[in-house]
Amino acid sequence: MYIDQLTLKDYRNYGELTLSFENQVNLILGENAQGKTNLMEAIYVLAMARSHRTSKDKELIRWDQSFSKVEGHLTNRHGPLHMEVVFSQKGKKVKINRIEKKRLSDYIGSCTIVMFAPEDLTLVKGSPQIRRRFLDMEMGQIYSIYLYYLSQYHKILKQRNQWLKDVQQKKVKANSDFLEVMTDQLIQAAAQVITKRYSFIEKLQAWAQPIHHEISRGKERLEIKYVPSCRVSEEMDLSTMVVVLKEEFKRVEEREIQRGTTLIGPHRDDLAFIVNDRDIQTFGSQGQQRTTALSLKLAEIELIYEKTGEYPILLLDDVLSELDDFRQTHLLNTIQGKVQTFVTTTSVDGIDHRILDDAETFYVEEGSIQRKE
Ligand SMILES: Nc1ncnc2c1ncn2[C@@H]1O[C@H](COP(=O)(O)OP(=O)(O)OP(=O)(O)O)[C@@H](O)[C@H]1O
Repeated sequence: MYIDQLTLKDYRNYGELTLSFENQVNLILGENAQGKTNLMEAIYVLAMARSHRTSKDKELIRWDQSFSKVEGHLTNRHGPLHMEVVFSQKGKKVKINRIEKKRLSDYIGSCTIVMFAPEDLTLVKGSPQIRRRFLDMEMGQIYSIYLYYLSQYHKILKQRNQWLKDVQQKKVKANSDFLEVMTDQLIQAAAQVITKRYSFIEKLQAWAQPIHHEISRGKERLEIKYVPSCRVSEEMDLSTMVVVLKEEFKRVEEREIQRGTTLIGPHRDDLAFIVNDRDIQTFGSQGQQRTTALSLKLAEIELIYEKTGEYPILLLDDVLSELDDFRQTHLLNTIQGKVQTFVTTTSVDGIDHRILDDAETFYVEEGSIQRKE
């Protein structure tokens, strides 16, 4: 998967910008606050139709402008591809080959992407929400059906939470038939989401484990565990999970009415990273967190290739110089000759010369970009 040309219109601090990329590795150099992350974010937005750092699409529109556009000419294994995302005050529109896609799940996945940014280091120690978002974003790219069930789940969850809150505040009367219908619908979507997460984690772990073992110089063994908010487990097939979820929702029903919210389900589940039998959320060192984050990213690259037959685009935002030589060499071995990579940095100090030698360099200054001749 390659981006051949990227065009931005009123995106963050960019007015109009068109860049073409000829090299496999692209180095984006610039001082702080000039627009390096904005450029990486724009590439991410082109693939995912949302930002990796904000859920508020309007923030992406250049100040004092009414709309913003990110457009890309790409090449995938089937040939050329044109993708486009437009944000306006009314919302966003996405197009593939100039044809509008009404459902985001018909858009996401056409261009696969892996981003490694400083925020990823909080994946291990940060809040469960960060880990759920990681799962949802990564899975959404390779399983469009997952996005479908996830959005169904969130739609029903919102209605159910509203109803529970209204009952709690005595705005409506508790009606167990009504609650049961909503809970049944929620469970159907929840079981799909959870079983798909289990199977994704198994595959992710299969790739991440040997990578982690190597990056830790053979000293560590990584396990990735799904931590559900109720008594479901990996061994359950879909129909068993539906039965168990029904029992579990019955068990918490009274508490849910008291609390006015849905207490169990995929929106409350979590992930745990276990290194040498210890949960590193509590015990992990900085180095272990970094190794884990890098292993996961490299595993994703391989998993995407396995699922789609094509390598994703890799965005390394301000993280490369943070990795030691050994980790950089490992990264280089993964990307070399096959993964189009964008690297941002304020300085080339600490970056492996083999990465720099192959790279085309772009300078960013106050929202304008010059190619190094
Ligand atoms: N919607 C927007 N419209 C115009 N400018 C914006 C908008 N959002 C952010 N900016 C500007 O973009 C700049 C930040 O750019 P960016 O986050 O890409 O920095 P950076 O080059 O990656 O720097 P650092 O190395 O510090 O991360 C800031 O000057 C900010 O004011």
